[in-house]
Order: sequence, then C-alpha cells, then structure tokens
Amino acid sequence: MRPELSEYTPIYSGKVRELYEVDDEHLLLVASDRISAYDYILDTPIPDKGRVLTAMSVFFFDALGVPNHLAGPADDPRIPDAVLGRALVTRRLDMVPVECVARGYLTGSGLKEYRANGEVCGVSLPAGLVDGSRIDPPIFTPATKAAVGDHDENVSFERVAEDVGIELATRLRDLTLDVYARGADIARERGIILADTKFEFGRSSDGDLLLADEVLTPDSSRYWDGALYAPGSALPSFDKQIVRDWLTKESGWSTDSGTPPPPLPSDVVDRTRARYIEAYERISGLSFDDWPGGAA
Ligand SMILES: Nc1ncnc(-c2cnn(Cc3cccc(F)c3)c2)c1Cl
Repeated sequence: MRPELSEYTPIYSGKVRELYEVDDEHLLLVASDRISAYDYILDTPIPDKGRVLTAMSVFFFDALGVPNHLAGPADDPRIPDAVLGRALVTRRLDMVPVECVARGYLTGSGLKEYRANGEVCGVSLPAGLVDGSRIDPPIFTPATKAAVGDHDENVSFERVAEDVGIELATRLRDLTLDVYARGADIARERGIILADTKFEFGRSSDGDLLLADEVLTPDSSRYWDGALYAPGSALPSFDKQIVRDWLTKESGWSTDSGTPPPPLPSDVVDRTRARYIEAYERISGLSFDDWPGGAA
C-alpha cells in the first residue's frame, strides 16, 4: 500500500516540478506534465512528460555512474500512486548554490555574451563563431540561481570560487564537464545532440558531493536533432519546437502580445508527447512501455 501524496509536506513548487519532504533525510522530487514555452507555463499539459523526463534522469544517473542523490528505485514503495513514474525519492542534501552549466555548442545566453565581448562567463572563445557553433572542448559557464520568474545570471569561475571556495569550485567545474561530455557522447551516438545542460550538486551529511536534481533532461538541457545539425542555422528544439512553431506560426498568438499563449490542439500535444518518448527510447535503448506508472 503506497502512501498518499498528501502525507508529504510540500517544500518547493517550481515551474514544472514540485519538491516534498518524505522524512528528515529524504525528499520526493516530482516532475509534472506541464511544459513551458517563451517563459510561460502552458495551460495544456503533455501527458507522460513528467514520467519520460524522470526516466531520462534515472537512465543517466545509472549510465554515468556518478555518486548522486537517488535514495531508491523508480518504484520505491514511498512513492504515491498519483505520481508513480514521475517522482523519485532522493537524499536531502545541502545544495550548492551554483547552477553548473556546461556548453558544447554556442547558443542562447552564451551566444549573446559572446557577441557582446568574445567570451562566455570569462572564458574567451575563438573569433567567428555563430549560433550553433561547436565549442570543443565544452566550457563551464556557471550561473547564480535567479529569483522566481527571472533568468539565472551567468558568472565567472572566479566568482564561483569567491562564493564557495576554489577547491569546491574546481570540483564543480571538473564534475560538470566530465558528466556533460560523457552524457553528450551517449546521446550523440544515438543521433541526439545535447548542446548544453545545467546540473545541481549538493553535499550529504557525511560531506560527499553528489549530483542532484534532474540530469540531462530536455528541461535542463538543449536537445537538438543530430540529423538536422549545421552551425549557423537556428537550431530547432527536439522536444519543444512543435509547440513553439504552432504558437508562433499557426495559433495567432505572438510572443510580444503580452497575453498568455492559447491552449494547444490535441495533435500538437500528441506529437510533442511522441518526441519526448522518442528521445528517451533512442538515448536509453529502453522501451518507455516498461517504465512505472502511467494509464491506470
Ligand atoms: N536532493 C536534494 N536535496 C535538497 N534540495 C534539493 C533541491 C532543492 N531545490 N531543488 C530544485 C527542485 C527540484 C525539484 C522540484 C523543485 F520544485 C525544485 C532541488 C534536492 Cl534535489
């Protein structure tokens, strides 16, 4: 008999995720089916998005073999039926207040910084790079966590060292780059480019530095279709482009309308759900049908 979700104390609610307290030492990290686009949380959920992204994190935690915060399997008996398959029991850690970002390709806020001053987070890059250019070897471009609703602020490695000390800053950089490179290699071998990603780390009560939060999911990383990759072209998001294109090209809504996006039509929902499942099955080599939870 699984506990009810109402038995756990909610301690944090993010845009698309929630965090609950299971007991003094454990949390429940819940991924919703909500999807965000253009900084809005859309009214229409994508069925199974939370389960697919949870499955992706578990795959990468296992595949990368990095000490992490997981405290039980995807079907842990402490997970309520209502969130089975889209929730994980984790150790409660003392989170390091640094968004540990690795970039293997230049785009987004990194590209903006590069165009302004030829570097990203204090790391200078070769001249002549364009949107989507490969950054090889990948770079560590940390950020400070923004207030709710705001974007994180990119900071230099030196600033991180000032905040958390040079030893921990160095470990965060090395771990971030190592885990990103290995995860990106696994995905690239299966035709999916992980252009960049954001990790969070925490320290356990016995002082270990553990990989926490979600890992290498489409919400914490940019997923691109390797078959379409060419530097210089606007690179479509593997998982969110269907939604973005419908919103901006077919729905009549516009990003500068100042109004929330309209609900999504069922075909956009269905095709987006299929993209999430396709990404998971291609990267993991596993069938999503075997993942816990889902249609009762
Ligand atoms: N193992 C941990 N120990 C302590 N704190 C955290 C922690 C705090 N915040 N976040 C981000 C987040 C993750 C999910 C749902 C949200 F609403 C927010 C994660 C974790 Cl993962």
